[in-house]
Amino acid sequence: MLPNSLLQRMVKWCPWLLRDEPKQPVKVLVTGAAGQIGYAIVAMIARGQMLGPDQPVVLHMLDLPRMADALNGVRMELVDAALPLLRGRVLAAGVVATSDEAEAFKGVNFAVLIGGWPRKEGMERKDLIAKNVAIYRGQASALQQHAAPNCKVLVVANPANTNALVLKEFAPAIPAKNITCLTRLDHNRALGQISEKLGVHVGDVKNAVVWGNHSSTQFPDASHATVRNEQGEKPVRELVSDKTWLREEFVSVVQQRGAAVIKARKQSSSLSAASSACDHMRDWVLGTPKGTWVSMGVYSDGSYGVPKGIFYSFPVTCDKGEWSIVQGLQVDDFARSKMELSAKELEEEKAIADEFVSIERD
Ligand SMILES: NC(=O)c1ccc[n+]([C@@H]2O[C@H](COP(=O)([O-])OP(=O)(O)OC[C@H]3O[C@@H](n4cnc5c(N)ncnc54)[C@H](O)[C@@H]3O)[C@@H](O)[C@H]2O)c1
Ligand SMILES: O=C(O)C[C@H](O)C(=O)O
Repeated sequence: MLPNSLLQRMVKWCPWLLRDEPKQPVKVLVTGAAGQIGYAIVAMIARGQMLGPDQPVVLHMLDLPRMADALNGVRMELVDAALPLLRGRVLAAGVVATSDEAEAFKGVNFAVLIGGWPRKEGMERKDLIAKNVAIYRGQASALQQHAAPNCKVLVVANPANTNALVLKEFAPAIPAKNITCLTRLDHNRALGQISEKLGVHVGDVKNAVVWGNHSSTQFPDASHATVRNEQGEKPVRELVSDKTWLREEFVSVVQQRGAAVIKARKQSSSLSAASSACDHMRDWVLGTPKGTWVSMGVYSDGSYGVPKGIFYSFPVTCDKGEWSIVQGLQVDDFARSKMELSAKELEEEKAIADEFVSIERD
C-alpha cells in the first residue's frame, strides 16, 4: 500500500491518473453522404450528437462515383471544421470518402444507410421498390462481408421499412435485431404537434407512438402520450379539449408532414431527418431515459398482433445497446384498424419486393 501523502502528491503531479481511459474511436458509415441528409448528418455525428460528446469517430462516407467530387467537398469541409472527435487510430483525419462499397463498409460499427434511388415524378411505388431492392441487396452483401460483426444499422432511405427488410433477407449473418429503420422523425413530428397544440415545451412531451410504415399509412398515436408539469405527468388526451383533434387533424398532419415539407422547400426533410436519425442511434446505443419510450422500425415479432416478417414501427425502450418492444399498451378498435392498414401496406410492399427478387433470380 502506498502512503496517503504519496498518493496525494502523485494525483497532484499526474492528474490524468484519475481520468477514465479515453474511448477508442468507432467507425460510422453514412451512405448517400453527398446528399442533403448526408451533408447535415455528418457534422452532427462528428460533433457527438449521435454517439455522445466523448466518443471519437471515424466517418466512412459512401456515395456514387458520379458524386465523387461533391463527396470530396464534404470531406474537405469536415477537415476544415477542425472537429476534435473526428479521429482514428490509424487515420489521423478520421474521414474516409469513397465510392467503393467494400472500402466504405470495412469494419464499421454503425451504418446509417441514406443512399438510395429517389422517387421521381410519375414513378410508381412498385418501380421505386424495385430500384431500391437492387441497391439494398448489394449493400446487404457488403454489410455481411465487411462490417464489424455486431454492426448496428439504421435504414433511412425510402421505402425505409422495406429496404430494411431486403437488407435483413440478404444479410442473414447479421442478427435481425441489429437492423432498424427510421420512424423517429415521425415520432418527433408527433411530439412537435402536441407541443404546438398545448403550448408546452417539446422536452416535456413524451410517449407518443408511431405504429407501422414510414409512409402516409402510419398511425401516429397520442393516446398514451403525457406532458410533464408542476403536478407531475398528465395524459395528453386529458389536456386536449378538442377530442376530434387527436383522431383526425393530429394524425393526418403527422402522416402528411413529409409531403408538406417537400411542398414548402421543394426538397424533402433533411435537417429534421438527420437530427432524428441521431436521436434514434443515440437512444439505441446509450439507452432511453427511464419511463420514456420512442418509436423505431424493427423486425416484427408478432407483438400487438402485427404480422411477423415485416419491419414495423413500434414503441421501444433501449438499454445496454438493445431495444425491446413496449408491451401491454391498450389498443382500441380505432387504433387497431389504423395499425392493420399500415401492416397491410407493408405486406404489399414485401410482396412487390419478393416478386422483383424472383424475377431477378429467373
Ligand atoms: N425515413 C425517413 O424518415 C426519411 C426522411 C427523409 C428522407 N428520407 C429518405 O432518405 C433518402 C435520402 O434523402 P436525401 O434528401 O438525402 O436525398 P438526396 O438525393 O439528396 O441524397 C441521396 C444520395 O444518395 C446517393 N446514392 C444513391 N444511390 C446510392 C448508392 N447505391 N450508394 C450510395 N449512395 C447512393 C445519391 O447519389 C445522393 O447523393 C431518400 O430516400 C428519402 O426519401 C427518409
Ligand atoms: O422523402 C420523402 O418522401 C419524405 C420523407 O420520407 C419524410 O418523411 O420527410
